[in-house]
Amino acid sequence: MAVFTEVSAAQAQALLDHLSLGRLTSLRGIGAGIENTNYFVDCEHGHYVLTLFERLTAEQLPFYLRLMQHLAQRGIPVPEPHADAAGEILFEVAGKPAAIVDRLHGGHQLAPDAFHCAQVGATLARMHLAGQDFAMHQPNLRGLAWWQRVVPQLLPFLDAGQAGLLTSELAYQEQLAASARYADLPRGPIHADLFRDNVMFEPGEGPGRERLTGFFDFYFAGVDTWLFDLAVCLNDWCIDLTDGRLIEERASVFVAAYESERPLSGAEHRLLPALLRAAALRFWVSRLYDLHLPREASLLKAHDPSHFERVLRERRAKPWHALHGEAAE
Ligand SMILES: Nc1ncnc2c1ncn2[C@@H]1O[C@H](COP(=O)(O)OP(=O)(O)O)[C@@H](O)[C@H]1O
Ligand SMILES: N[C@@H](CCOP(=O)(O)O)C(=O)O
Repeated sequence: MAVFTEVSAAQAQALLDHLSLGRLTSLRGIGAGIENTNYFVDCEHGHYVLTLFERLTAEQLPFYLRLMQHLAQRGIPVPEPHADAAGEILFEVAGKPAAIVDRLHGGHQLAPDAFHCAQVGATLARMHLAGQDFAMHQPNLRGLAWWQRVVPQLLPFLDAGQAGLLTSELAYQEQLAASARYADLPRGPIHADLFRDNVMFEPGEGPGRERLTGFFDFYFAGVDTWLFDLAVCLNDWCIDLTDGRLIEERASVFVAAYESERPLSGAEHRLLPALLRAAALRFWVSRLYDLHLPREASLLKAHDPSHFERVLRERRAKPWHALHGEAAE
């Protein structure tokens, strides 16, 4: 149950009054989620999600919330934080930083096919383009600098084969990050965690034809290469979850849909296999970290790290190019 902090109807109503959203008609805690307290809030003026941030501080939150606002105002389907008369979007509820955002319709698609992947791919590219003029800056806090800091702390928990893999992949990524071809990759605000459970679909016209209604959970967002964001998606949306194998047909559809909105450069095509490895490393490291070095009083339920170890081994053994021929290395 992911209601870590109880919110009373009176507390919710006080926020609704401040935002001129009318009378509260329903307040329901949301069971899913592992980081924050979430409630569905229905009121006279609409349907919203109230989030109380259990980990992120009031200093860190403006980047995420303003990014969501920026994207929503440019037509990207993401929950828009609701502002008060002064334009504020971050409030305090039950002693925690809190925001109220639009509720997306529908549910997750945990068994996606090419049709779902095409929608996510195209929307991802549109989101990247819409974020280009976002003025705030925060690096990807789960990027190379973080891997360099935590990998030494993780090595004692691993067997020799795993430690060798982790060390050699980190060295490969350090070399890549220092290269001119990497420096030339286009970048901007990225979601950085756009897994199947962070996208909503609702039933559409015709059987099985669901429509994407939005991306949410932007709380790992940061400025990084757009290609890294694409690689994170391919490693989740386009794989066989049992063995980490990339399903090439689905991945090709995903990339083609992305390119229908923003064609990849030759350099991006060439570096995709390296970034698929980076994206696998990122989640292997974070899952190892959450398992072996949980933060004090952590609310996190650790995910299985061995999944991303398998994904990383697969990407190293079988580099995948969306394009074959001259663009491939
Ligand atoms: N804007 C939203 N619209 C609709 N449902 C949402 C929205 N935000 C969160 N949810 C629901 O709440 C659940 C938990 O949210 P999530 O952001 O994954 O929590 P956590 O940050 O704790 O992991 C999601 O799986 C989803 O069902
Ligand atoms: N997608 C990450 C975990 C991030 O947690 P979230 O529930 O906030 O998306 C992983 O699978 O390791």
